[in-house]
Amino acid sequence: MSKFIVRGGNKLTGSVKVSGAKNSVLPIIAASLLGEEGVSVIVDAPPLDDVITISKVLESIGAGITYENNVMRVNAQAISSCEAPYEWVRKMRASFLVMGPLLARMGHTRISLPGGCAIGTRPIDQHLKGFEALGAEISLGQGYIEAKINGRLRGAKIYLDVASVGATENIMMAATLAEGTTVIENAAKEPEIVDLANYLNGMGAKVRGAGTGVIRIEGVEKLHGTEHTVIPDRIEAGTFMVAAAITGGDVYVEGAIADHLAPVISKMEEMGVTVEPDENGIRVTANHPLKAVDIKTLPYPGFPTDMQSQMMALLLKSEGTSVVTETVFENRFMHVDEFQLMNAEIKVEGRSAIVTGGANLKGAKVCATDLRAGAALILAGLVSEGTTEVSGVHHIDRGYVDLAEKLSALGADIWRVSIEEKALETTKKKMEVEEEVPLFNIQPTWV
Ligand SMILES: CC(=O)N[C@H]1[C@@H](OP(=O)(O)OP(=O)(O)OC[C@H]2O[C@@H](n3ccc(=O)[nH]c3=O)[C@H](O)[C@@H]2O)O[C@H](CO)[C@@H](O)[C@@H]1O
Ligand SMILES: C=C(OP(=O)(O)O)C(=O)O
Repeated sequence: MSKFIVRGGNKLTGSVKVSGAKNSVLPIIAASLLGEEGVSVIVDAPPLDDVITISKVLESIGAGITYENNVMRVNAQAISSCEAPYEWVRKMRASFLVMGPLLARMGHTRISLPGGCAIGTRPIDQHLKGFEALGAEISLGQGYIEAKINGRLRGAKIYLDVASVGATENIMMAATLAEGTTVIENAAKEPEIVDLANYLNGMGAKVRGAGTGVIRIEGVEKLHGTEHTVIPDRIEAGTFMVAAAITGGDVYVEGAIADHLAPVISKMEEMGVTVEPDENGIRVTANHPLKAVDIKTLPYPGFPTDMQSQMMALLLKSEGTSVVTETVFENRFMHVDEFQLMNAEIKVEGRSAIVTGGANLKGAKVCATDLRAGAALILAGLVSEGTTEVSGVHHIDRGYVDLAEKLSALGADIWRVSIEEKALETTKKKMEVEEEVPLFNIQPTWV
């Protein structure tokens, strides 16, 4: 168990490189199961806990995986099982993304029900509606979902009631091997959908229209391995952009794609942040005070829910009152209680949070209640008086590669300690007081 320790007050400057996108690489690894011939090579696969989890799911199904220097090789030629057990799906909801590929490839699949998670109930009805339309017979029992087909999946027209990212991906993957054409209407338009479609097409699939609301998939007989480079993580990039802005710094976010971040850039510019994209990344500079703005999360190309908590941290340091409205997930304001421990003034009214700017944030012991909440607390810690301790680090490890190291290289006073080290530090500090001899200087664990 670890904690991040942040001492506020430093302006961030320099350049930081964005890793491959978590939300692209997870469906792409799942899609590798469709490769009946050859090996898939996935470049820029970020070393995240979620990536390890999905690899374990694939290995448990019989795929061969190697992972070195951020390059993952998946050999799914001889997969033998069609089951994703509870132990992995419980760890990460995105494990459910193996259902579409397994159904298409094996004609049968049994996956543990993903259940809800901290940010919302997150039903899977749209995934199942899609599989049923493609001809699968679905049954539920003992915490598992089973899907079977007689022969081959059949192309169909599927209208999604909500433009779900996961359902669009799962159905798109299943439909690549269906007989005939599938049309997904009200499809999600996120850049990660386009990345997955490009990967599938590299495997020999025929997917058109990804990135628009209507995706057409013409089924093929067989898919093969391919080589693909994962797009940069727009949420990690956005998090570093906020880190630059909140500290009044000057940071070049290398690899960030401005087009993927349009709503984040617009809101930051409205606040008075200077954002200068070029072909290799985005430079962010800010002079305080910044202006308060209202934010409403929406499916892409709207403002991403995965950037809501980080922007709330920035709004706490702006001048005026902002209203942040979360429309994607019903319970994504858990960071508010933690911000309040840091002296923030925020009131939640239904799906909106009223944020009072100009906060004099103070370091506190806080807990990352989910992945992005954890990032937001670290951002707030960068501009808080004193020291902030962020626990619940396992959430942050799901989606950020070397977050403390990257921030530290930009000049932040942040490091990670294991709880055991922390206990040791406390003991030594106590001894220091008793003996009046400086004994111990805690070091970051990566040194
Ligand atoms: C691994 C991954 O890519 N995760 C992202 C993905 O999650 P995920 O794919 O789970 O998110 P969805 O787009 O499916 O969910 C959006 C909304 O649709 C609802 N819904 C979804 C499916 C369904 O069958 N029925 C239904 O009602 C959900 O409860 C939620 O309220 O998109 C989210 C929304 O941008 C992001 O926050 C997550 O980071
Ligand atoms: C909610 C997120 O991810 P997941 O869908 O994997 O839980 C996220 O990346 O912020």
